[in-house]
Amino acid sequence: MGEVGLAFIQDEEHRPKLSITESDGIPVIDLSILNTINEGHYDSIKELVTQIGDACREWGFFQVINHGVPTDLLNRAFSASKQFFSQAIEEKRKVCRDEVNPLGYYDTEHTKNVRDWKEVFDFTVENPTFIPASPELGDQQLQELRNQWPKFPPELRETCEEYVVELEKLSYKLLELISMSLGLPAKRFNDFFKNQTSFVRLNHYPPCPAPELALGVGRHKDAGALTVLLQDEVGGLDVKRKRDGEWYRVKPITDSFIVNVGDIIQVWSNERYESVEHRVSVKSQKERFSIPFFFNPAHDAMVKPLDELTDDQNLPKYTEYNWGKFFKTRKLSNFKKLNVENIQIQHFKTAN
Ligand SMILES: O=C(O)CCC(=O)C(=O)O
Ligand SMILES: [Fe+2]
Repeated sequence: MGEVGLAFIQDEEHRPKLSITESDGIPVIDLSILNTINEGHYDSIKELVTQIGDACREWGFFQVINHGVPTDLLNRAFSASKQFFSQAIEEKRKVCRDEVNPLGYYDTEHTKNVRDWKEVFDFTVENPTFIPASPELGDQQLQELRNQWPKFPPELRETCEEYVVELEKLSYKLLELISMSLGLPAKRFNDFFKNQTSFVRLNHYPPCPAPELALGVGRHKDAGALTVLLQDEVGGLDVKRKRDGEWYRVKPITDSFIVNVGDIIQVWSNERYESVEHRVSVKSQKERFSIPFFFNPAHDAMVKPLDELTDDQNLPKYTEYNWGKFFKTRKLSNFKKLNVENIQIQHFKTAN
Protein backbone atom coordinates (compact mmCIF):
# COMPACT_ATOMS: atom_id res chain seq x y z
CA MET A 1 0.00 0.00 0.00
CA GLY A 2 3.08 2.18 -0.19
CA GLU A 3 3.61 5.03 2.22
CA VAL A 4 1.80 5.67 5.46
CA GLY A 5 0.21 8.98 4.42
CA LEU A 6 -1.45 11.41 6.79
CA ALA A 7 -4.90 9.89 6.23
CA PHE A 8 -3.75 6.70 8.01
CA ILE A 9 -2.27 8.29 11.11
CA GLN A 10 -4.23 7.65 14.30
CA ASP A 11 -4.57 10.34 16.95
CA GLU A 12 -1.94 9.80 19.61
CA GLU A 13 -4.37 8.38 22.17
CA HIS A 14 -5.53 5.66 19.75
CA ARG A 15 -2.12 4.48 18.54
CA PRO A 16 -1.32 0.86 19.41
CA LYS A 17 1.43 -0.09 21.82
CA LEU A 18 3.77 -2.45 20.00
CA SER A 19 4.11 -4.74 23.00
CA ILE A 20 0.61 -5.92 23.74
CA THR A 21 -0.39 -8.82 25.98
CA GLU A 22 -1.71 -11.87 24.16
CA SER A 23 -4.68 -12.94 26.21
CA ASP A 24 -5.42 -16.44 27.36
CA GLY A 25 -8.52 -15.09 29.05
CA ILE A 26 -10.90 -14.90 26.11
CA PRO A 27 -13.07 -18.00 26.59
CA VAL A 28 -12.60 -20.94 24.22
CA ILE A 29 -15.84 -22.86 23.82
CA ASP A 30 -16.07 -26.38 22.43
CA LEU A 31 -19.15 -26.86 20.23
CA SER A 32 -18.67 -30.59 19.53
CA ILE A 33 -21.78 -31.45 21.55
CA LEU A 34 -23.92 -29.77 18.87
CA ASN A 35 -22.80 -32.37 16.35
CA THR A 36 -23.45 -35.42 18.50
CA ILE A 37 -26.56 -36.84 20.06
CA ASN A 38 -25.89 -38.89 23.12
CA GLU A 39 -27.03 -39.56 26.63
CA GLY A 40 -26.93 -36.56 28.88
CA HIS A 41 -27.27 -34.33 25.81
CA TYR A 42 -29.71 -32.01 27.54
CA ASP A 43 -27.34 -31.32 30.45
CA SER A 44 -24.44 -30.71 28.10
CA ILE A 45 -26.43 -28.18 26.09
CA LYS A 46 -27.37 -26.44 29.32
CA GLU A 47 -23.72 -26.27 30.29
CA LEU A 48 -22.82 -24.90 26.85
CA VAL A 49 -25.51 -22.23 27.13
CA THR A 50 -24.10 -21.19 30.51
CA GLN A 51 -20.59 -20.91 29.06
CA ILE A 52 -21.85 -18.79 26.17
CA GLY A 53 -23.82 -16.51 28.50
CA ASP A 54 -20.80 -15.99 30.79
CA ALA A 55 -18.54 -15.21 27.83
CA CYS A 56 -21.04 -12.73 26.37
CA ARG A 57 -21.38 -10.96 29.69
CA GLU A 58 -17.73 -10.88 30.70
CA TRP A 59 -15.99 -10.35 27.36
CA GLY A 60 -18.53 -9.88 24.58
CA PHE A 61 -16.07 -12.13 22.71
CA PHE A 62 -15.30 -15.86 22.62
CA GLN A 63 -13.61 -18.42 20.38
CA VAL A 64 -15.30 -21.60 19.21
CA ILE A 65 -13.63 -24.90 18.35
CA ASN A 66 -15.14 -28.11 16.91
CA HIS A 67 -17.74 -25.94 15.22
CA GLY A 68 -18.49 -28.31 12.36
CA VAL A 69 -17.24 -26.17 9.47
CA PRO A 70 -14.81 -28.39 7.48
CA THR A 71 -11.12 -27.45 7.85
CA ASP A 72 -10.59 -27.99 4.16
CA LEU A 73 -13.13 -25.25 3.38
CA LEU A 74 -11.38 -22.80 5.73
CA ASN A 75 -8.07 -23.48 3.98
CA ARG A 76 -9.61 -23.06 0.54
CA ALA A 77 -11.23 -19.77 1.56
CA PHE A 78 -7.88 -18.37 2.75
CA SER A 79 -6.10 -19.66 -0.31
CA ALA A 80 -8.59 -18.08 -2.76
CA SER A 81 -8.48 -14.81 -0.83
CA LYS A 82 -4.65 -14.72 -0.94
CA GLN A 83 -4.64 -15.33 -4.66
CA PHE A 84 -7.16 -12.58 -5.29
CA PHE A 85 -5.25 -9.97 -3.29
CA SER A 86 -1.90 -10.99 -4.82
CA GLN A 87 -2.98 -9.53 -8.17
CA ALA A 88 -2.02 -6.11 -9.50
CA ILE A 89 -4.21 -3.27 -8.25
CA GLU A 90 -5.63 -2.69 -11.77
CA GLU A 91 -7.01 -6.24 -11.78
CA LYS A 92 -8.57 -5.87 -8.33
CA ARG A 93 -10.13 -2.53 -9.26
CA LYS A 94 -12.09 -4.26 -12.04
CA VAL A 95 -14.45 -5.41 -9.25
CA CYS A 96 -14.21 -2.22 -7.24
CA ARG A 97 -17.02 -0.93 -5.05
CA ASP A 98 -18.19 2.62 -5.54
CA GLU A 99 -20.38 5.13 -3.78
CA VAL A 100 -23.52 3.40 -5.03
CA ASN A 101 -22.59 -0.31 -5.00
CA PRO A 102 -21.01 -1.23 -1.65
CA LEU A 103 -19.92 -4.72 -2.77
CA GLY A 104 -16.59 -5.89 -4.22
CA TYR A 105 -13.03 -4.68 -3.75
CA TYR A 106 -11.81 -1.52 -2.08
CA ASP A 107 -8.80 -0.23 -0.22
CA THR A 108 -9.93 3.11 1.13
CA GLU A 109 -12.22 2.24 4.01
CA HIS A 110 -12.26 4.71 6.89
CA THR A 111 -13.11 3.85 10.49
CA LYS A 112 -14.09 6.95 12.47
CA ASN A 113 -12.70 9.09 9.67
CA VAL A 114 -9.16 7.62 9.73
CA ARG A 115 -8.12 5.40 6.82
CA ASP A 116 -7.54 1.69 7.57
CA TRP A 117 -4.33 -0.08 6.50
CA LYS A 118 -6.12 -2.86 4.61
CA GLU A 119 -7.82 -3.95 1.43
CA VAL A 120 -11.08 -5.87 1.37
CA PHE A 121 -13.52 -7.76 -0.82
CA ASP A 122 -17.19 -7.82 0.27
CA PHE A 123 -20.04 -10.08 -0.83
CA THR A 124 -23.50 -10.66 0.60
CA VAL A 125 -25.09 -13.89 1.75
CA GLU A 126 -28.37 -13.33 -0.11
CA ASN A 127 -28.11 -12.46 -3.74
CA PRO A 128 -29.73 -10.05 -4.32
CA THR A 129 -29.79 -8.27 -0.95
CA PHE A 130 -32.10 -5.31 -0.36
CA ILE A 131 -31.12 -2.22 1.61
CA PRO A 132 -32.55 1.33 1.69
CA ALA A 133 -31.57 3.46 -1.29
CA SER A 134 -30.71 6.42 0.93
CA PRO A 135 -30.15 7.15 4.63
CA GLU A 136 -33.11 9.60 4.63
CA LEU A 137 -35.83 8.34 7.00
CA GLY A 138 -38.72 9.40 4.77
CA ASP A 139 -37.35 7.69 1.66
CA GLN A 140 -38.92 4.22 1.23
CA GLN A 141 -36.98 3.34 -1.91
CA LEU A 142 -34.85 0.21 -1.88
CA GLN A 143 -31.55 -0.59 -3.52
CA GLU A 144 -30.87 -4.06 -4.89
CA LEU A 145 -27.31 -5.27 -4.22
CA ARG A 146 -25.73 -7.96 -6.38
CA ASN A 147 -22.41 -9.64 -5.84
CA GLN A 148 -19.65 -9.04 -8.34
CA TRP A 149 -17.03 -11.76 -8.75
CA PRO A 150 -13.50 -11.44 -10.13
CA LYS A 151 -12.20 -13.65 -12.97
CA PHE A 152 -9.21 -14.66 -10.86
CA PRO A 153 -8.88 -16.95 -9.05
CA PRO A 154 -11.62 -18.85 -10.89
CA GLU A 155 -12.61 -20.86 -7.81
CA LEU A 156 -13.16 -17.77 -5.61
CA ARG A 157 -16.87 -17.51 -6.28
CA GLU A 158 -17.69 -21.16 -5.62
CA THR A 159 -15.52 -21.27 -2.50
CA CYS A 160 -17.15 -18.14 -1.11
CA GLU A 161 -20.63 -19.45 -1.87
CA GLU A 162 -19.79 -22.69 -0.06
CA TYR A 163 -18.33 -20.68 2.82
CA VAL A 164 -21.47 -18.61 3.40
CA VAL A 165 -23.70 -21.70 3.51
CA GLU A 166 -21.59 -23.17 6.33
CA LEU A 167 -21.17 -19.88 8.18
CA GLU A 168 -24.86 -19.17 8.05
CA LYS A 169 -25.57 -22.55 9.66
CA LEU A 170 -23.00 -21.89 12.37
CA SER A 171 -24.29 -18.36 12.98
CA TYR A 172 -27.85 -19.60 13.52
CA LYS A 173 -26.55 -22.17 16.03
CA LEU A 174 -24.69 -19.43 17.89
CA LEU A 175 -27.68 -17.10 17.78
CA GLU A 176 -29.91 -19.83 19.22
CA LEU A 177 -27.46 -20.54 22.04
CA ILE A 178 -27.26 -16.82 22.81
CA SER A 179 -31.05 -16.57 22.79
CA MET A 180 -31.29 -19.47 25.27
CA SER A 181 -28.61 -17.88 27.44
CA LEU A 182 -30.91 -14.86 27.80
CA GLY A 183 -33.69 -17.16 29.00
CA LEU A 184 -35.56 -16.89 25.68
CA PRO A 185 -36.78 -19.61 23.29
CA ALA A 186 -33.93 -20.79 21.04
CA LYS A 187 -35.46 -19.34 17.86
CA ARG A 188 -36.61 -16.03 19.35
CA PHE A 189 -34.38 -13.99 17.02
CA ASN A 190 -34.61 -16.11 13.88
CA ASP A 191 -37.45 -14.23 12.15
CA PHE A 192 -35.40 -11.03 12.07
CA PHE A 193 -32.97 -12.78 9.71
CA LYS A 194 -35.40 -13.65 6.91
CA ASN A 195 -34.11 -11.53 4.00
CA GLN A 196 -30.96 -10.90 6.00
CA THR A 197 -28.40 -8.24 5.03
CA SER A 198 -25.47 -10.39 6.22
CA PHE A 199 -22.21 -10.09 4.35
CA VAL A 200 -18.74 -11.59 4.31
CA ARG A 201 -15.52 -9.63 4.00
CA LEU A 202 -12.18 -10.93 2.82
CA ASN A 203 -9.60 -8.81 4.65
CA HIS A 204 -5.96 -8.39 3.67
CA TYR A 205 -3.67 -6.36 5.95
CA PRO A 206 -0.39 -5.80 4.09
CA PRO A 207 2.88 -5.25 6.02
CA CYS A 208 2.91 -1.66 7.27
CA PRO A 209 6.08 0.48 7.52
CA ALA A 210 4.69 2.34 10.54
CA PRO A 211 2.66 -0.11 12.69
CA GLU A 212 2.94 2.25 15.65
CA LEU A 213 1.01 5.01 13.85
CA ALA A 214 -1.64 3.25 11.76
CA LEU A 215 -4.20 0.49 12.35
CA GLY A 216 -5.54 -2.26 10.09
CA VAL A 217 -8.98 -1.35 11.40
CA GLY A 218 -9.44 1.52 13.82
CA ARG A 219 -11.20 0.94 17.14
CA HIS A 220 -14.90 0.25 16.60
CA LYS A 221 -17.85 -1.88 17.64
CA ASP A 222 -19.63 -4.07 15.10
CA ALA A 223 -23.02 -2.61 14.24
CA GLY A 224 -24.82 -5.86 13.36
CA ALA A 225 -26.06 -8.74 15.52
CA LEU A 226 -23.16 -11.17 15.58
CA THR A 227 -19.72 -11.43 13.93
CA VAL A 228 -18.07 -14.79 13.28
CA LEU A 229 -14.45 -14.26 12.27
CA LEU A 230 -11.81 -16.53 10.83
CA GLN A 231 -8.25 -15.26 11.28
CA ASP A 232 -4.91 -16.70 10.17
CA GLU A 233 -1.99 -17.54 12.47
CA VAL A 234 -0.41 -14.06 12.35
CA GLY A 235 -2.70 -12.38 14.90
CA GLY A 236 -3.47 -8.71 15.35
CA LEU A 237 -7.07 -8.52 16.59
CA ASP A 238 -7.10 -6.50 19.82
CA VAL A 239 -10.10 -6.53 22.15
CA LYS A 240 -10.78 -3.95 24.84
CA ARG A 241 -11.34 -5.90 28.02
CA LYS A 242 -14.54 -4.80 29.76
CA ARG A 243 -13.10 -5.24 33.23
CA ASP A 244 -10.20 -2.77 32.97
CA GLY A 245 -10.47 -1.10 29.57
CA GLU A 246 -7.06 -2.50 28.52
CA TRP A 247 -6.34 -3.84 25.04
CA TYR A 248 -5.67 -7.58 24.71
CA ARG A 249 -4.52 -9.46 21.63
CA VAL A 250 -6.65 -12.50 20.71
CA LYS A 251 -4.36 -15.51 20.50
CA PRO A 252 -4.87 -17.29 17.16
CA ILE A 253 -6.12 -20.88 17.44
CA THR A 254 -5.96 -22.89 14.22
CA ASP A 255 -9.39 -23.83 12.79
CA SER A 256 -11.31 -21.78 15.33
CA PHE A 257 -13.71 -18.87 14.91
CA ILE A 258 -13.84 -15.72 17.01
CA VAL A 259 -17.40 -14.69 17.82
CA ASN A 260 -18.46 -11.30 19.08
CA VAL A 261 -21.73 -9.74 20.06
CA GLY A 262 -22.64 -6.69 17.96
CA ASP A 263 -24.62 -3.55 18.76
CA ILE A 264 -27.96 -5.14 17.85
CA ILE A 265 -27.62 -7.83 20.52
CA GLN A 266 -26.66 -5.10 22.97
CA VAL A 267 -29.94 -3.35 22.19
CA TRP A 268 -32.12 -6.50 22.01
CA SER A 269 -30.75 -7.67 25.37
CA ASN A 270 -31.18 -4.19 26.90
CA GLU A 271 -27.45 -4.23 27.71
CA ARG A 272 -27.32 -7.60 29.43
CA TYR A 273 -24.67 -8.20 26.77
CA GLU A 274 -22.51 -5.43 25.37
CA SER A 275 -20.86 -4.98 22.02
CA VAL A 276 -17.16 -4.58 22.79
CA GLU A 277 -14.66 -2.28 21.15
CA HIS A 278 -11.93 -3.91 19.06
CA ARG A 279 -9.32 -2.98 16.45
CA VAL A 280 -6.67 -4.57 14.26
CA SER A 281 -2.97 -3.86 14.75
CA VAL A 282 -0.63 -4.36 11.80
CA LYS A 283 2.96 -5.58 11.54
CA SER A 284 5.98 -4.23 9.68
CA GLN A 285 7.10 -7.59 8.25
CA LYS A 286 4.04 -9.80 8.10
CA GLU A 287 0.80 -9.59 6.16
CA ARG A 288 -2.40 -10.93 7.70
CA PHE A 289 -5.65 -12.36 6.33
CA SER A 290 -9.03 -12.62 8.05
CA ILE A 291 -12.61 -13.37 7.00
CA PRO A 292 -15.45 -11.96 9.12
CA PHE A 293 -19.06 -13.05 8.57
CA PHE A 294 -21.34 -10.21 9.66
CA PHE A 295 -24.69 -11.74 10.65
CA ASN A 296 -27.23 -8.95 10.16
CA PRO A 297 -31.05 -8.86 10.13
CA ALA A 298 -33.29 -7.75 7.27
CA HIS A 299 -33.24 -4.05 6.30
CA ASP A 300 -36.77 -3.55 7.62
CA ALA A 301 -35.96 -4.94 11.09
CA MET A 302 -36.87 -2.45 13.79
CA VAL A 303 -34.33 -2.83 16.59
CA LYS A 304 -35.33 -2.23 20.23
CA PRO A 305 -34.96 -3.93 23.61
CA LEU A 306 -37.11 -7.08 23.71
CA ASP A 307 -40.33 -6.81 25.74
CA GLU A 308 -39.38 -10.04 27.56
CA LEU A 309 -36.20 -8.41 28.84
CA THR A 310 -37.69 -5.14 30.04
CA ASP A 311 -40.12 -4.26 32.81
CA ASP A 312 -40.78 -1.49 35.35
CA GLN A 313 -37.49 -2.20 37.12
CA ASN A 314 -35.59 -2.56 33.91
CA LEU A 315 -36.81 0.09 31.49
CA PRO A 316 -35.78 0.04 27.83
CA LYS A 317 -32.40 1.72 27.40
CA TYR A 318 -32.92 2.43 23.68
CA THR A 319 -35.62 3.79 21.44
CA GLU A 320 -36.45 1.82 18.33
CA TYR A 321 -34.41 2.29 15.15
CA ASN A 322 -34.52 0.88 11.67
CA TRP A 323 -31.57 -1.40 10.91
CA GLY A 324 -31.50 -0.68 7.16
CA LYS A 325 -31.21 3.09 7.62
CA PHE A 326 -28.54 2.63 10.28
CA PHE A 327 -26.55 0.30 8.01
CA LYS A 328 -26.84 2.61 5.00
CA THR A 329 -25.67 5.63 7.00
CA ARG A 330 -22.68 3.73 8.40
CA LYS A 331 -21.70 2.38 4.96
CA LEU A 332 -21.63 5.87 3.49
CA SER A 333 -19.43 7.20 6.25
CA ASN A 334 -17.00 4.28 5.95
CA PHE A 335 -16.67 4.90 2.23
CA LYS A 336 -15.12 8.32 2.54
CA LYS A 337 -13.87 10.74 5.11
CA LEU A 338 -16.76 12.81 6.40
CA ASN A 339 -16.77 15.76 8.73
CA VAL A 340 -19.57 14.40 10.85
CA GLU A 341 -19.50 11.85 13.63
CA ASN A 342 -20.20 8.23 12.72
CA ILE A 343 -23.73 6.99 13.48
CA GLN A 344 -23.76 4.97 16.75
CA ILE A 345 -26.40 3.20 18.82
CA GLN A 346 -25.65 5.78 21.54
CA HIS A 347 -27.74 8.16 19.43
CA PHE A 348 -30.81 6.04 20.29
CA LYS A 349 -30.13 5.81 24.01
CA THR A 350 -32.95 6.74 26.39
CA ALA A 351 -32.48 8.36 29.80
CA ASN A 352 -33.09 4.95 31.51
O1 LIG B 1 -9.64 -8.68 10.90
C1 LIG B 1 -10.04 -8.76 12.05
O2 LIG B 1 -9.47 -9.49 12.88
C2 LIG B 1 -11.22 -7.99 12.55
C3 LIG B 1 -11.87 -7.10 11.56
C4 LIG B 1 -13.00 -6.32 12.13
O3 LIG B 1 -13.10 -6.10 13.31
C5 LIG B 1 -14.08 -5.82 11.26
O4 LIG B 1 -13.90 -5.86 10.03
O5 LIG B 1 -15.12 -5.38 11.79
FE1 LIG C 1 -15.13 -5.49 13.83
